[in-house]
Amino acid sequence: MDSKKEIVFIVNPISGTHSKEFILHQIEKRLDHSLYNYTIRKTEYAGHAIEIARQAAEEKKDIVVAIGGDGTINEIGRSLIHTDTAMGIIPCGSGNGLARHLHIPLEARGAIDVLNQGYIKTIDYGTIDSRPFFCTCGVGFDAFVSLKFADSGKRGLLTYLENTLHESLTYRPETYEIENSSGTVRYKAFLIACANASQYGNNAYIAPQASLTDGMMDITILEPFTVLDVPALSFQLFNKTIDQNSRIKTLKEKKITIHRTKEGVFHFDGDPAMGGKDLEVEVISKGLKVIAPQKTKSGVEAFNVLQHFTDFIGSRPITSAITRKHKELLQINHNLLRRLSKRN
Ligand SMILES: Nc1ncnc2c1ncn2[C@@H]1O[C@H](COP(=O)(O)OP(=O)(O)OP(=O)(O)O)[C@@H](O)[C@H]1O
Repeated sequence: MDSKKEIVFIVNPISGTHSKEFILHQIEKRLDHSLYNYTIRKTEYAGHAIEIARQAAEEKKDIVVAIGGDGTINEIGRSLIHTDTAMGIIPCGSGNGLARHLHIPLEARGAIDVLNQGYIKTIDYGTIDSRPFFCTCGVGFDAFVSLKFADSGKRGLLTYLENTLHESLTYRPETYEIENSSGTVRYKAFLIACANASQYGNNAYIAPQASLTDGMMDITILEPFTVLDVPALSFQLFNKTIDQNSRIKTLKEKKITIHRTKEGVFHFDGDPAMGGKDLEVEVISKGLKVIAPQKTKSGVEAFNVLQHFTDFIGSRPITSAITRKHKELLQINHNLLRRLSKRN
C-alpha cells in the first residue's frame, strides 16, 4: 500500500499580482516526492475552491494547499473545518494576512519547505452572520473598502491603498451597539474589526494581541478621528501598537452581536457580503488544522521589519524599485492633499 500522503493544490489564478507558473514549477522541483502524491486544480470562478476542497475532504485527502490569498484560504478553510484534512498555504495574495500571522514564508520555496516539514497545528476560526472567517471580519470602513476593492477589477497593495485613501476622505462613522453576555455598549465608530489573526494582511496589525489558538476574538473599535490622527494611526497600525491609540477601544470576547442602524455590507477575510442590521460574530475554538512552521525563529521582529521592506519593494533592483514606489506614493499624497484642500 502507498503510505504517501495526498495533497491537492488549489490555485486561484486571479489572486495577487504574481504569475503562478513559477510556483507550480517549484512544487515539481522542491516538494518531497517521497512523502507526498499530489494533484493540482485551478479555480475557474469565485467559490470554486469551496467545492474542490469539500470534495478533497470527502475523499479523505490529507492536505489541501491554497495557492492564493486570504479569500482563497477562506473558501478552502470553510470546507475543511472540523475535518481531518489539513490546510497548507503557498501565499500568493495581495495581503496574505493568515500566512503572515502563521510565519509561513511568502516566497514559494520556503512555503514548500514548510509543507515538507509537515507540522500540523489546530487553529480557531470565527463566524460572522454564519460565514466562517480565519483572519478578520468587520463592519464600517474596512467592509466598505472591501466592496470597492472587489469592484475595482485590479488587485495588489497599491490598488488597496488608492481605494483606502480615496474613500477615507468621504466616509462617515456610524453608530453601533455591541452586545456581549454582560450587556450592550454603544459606540460611534469608523470601523469595528473582529480579529482571529492579528492583521488584515500586508503587516497591517489591526489587532496586535490576537492569537489563533486562544479561543477568543480580539475586537478593535476605531472611533471617529481627524486628519491629524492619521499619521499616528497609520504608523501604529504597522508598528503593532494601534491598541495604544486613544481613538481605539479593544475588547476580547467569544461571542458578540453587532447592532447597526441599518442593513449593509460587512466583510469576512476581506471579501464583502451584505447582511442585516444585527450580526452575530463568534469564535470557534480549534476548528481547523493547518500546516505551519513548528517554531518561529527567535528574532522574528527583526525578520518582519526586513520582510515589510522587501514585500513593499518586490524583487526589483532596490534603487529602481524605490524610485518607482516613491513616485507612486508621491502621486497618492498629491491626490490626497488636493482633495483635502478642496474640502477645506
Ligand atoms: N477563477 C476565478 N475567477 C474569478 N474569481 C476567482 C477565481 N478563483 C477565485 N476567485 C475569487 O478571487 C477572490 C480573491 O482571491 P484572494 O483573496 O485569494 O486574492 P487576493 O485578494 O489577491 O489576496 P488577499 O485576500 O490576501 O488580499 C476570492 O474571493 C475568490 O472567490
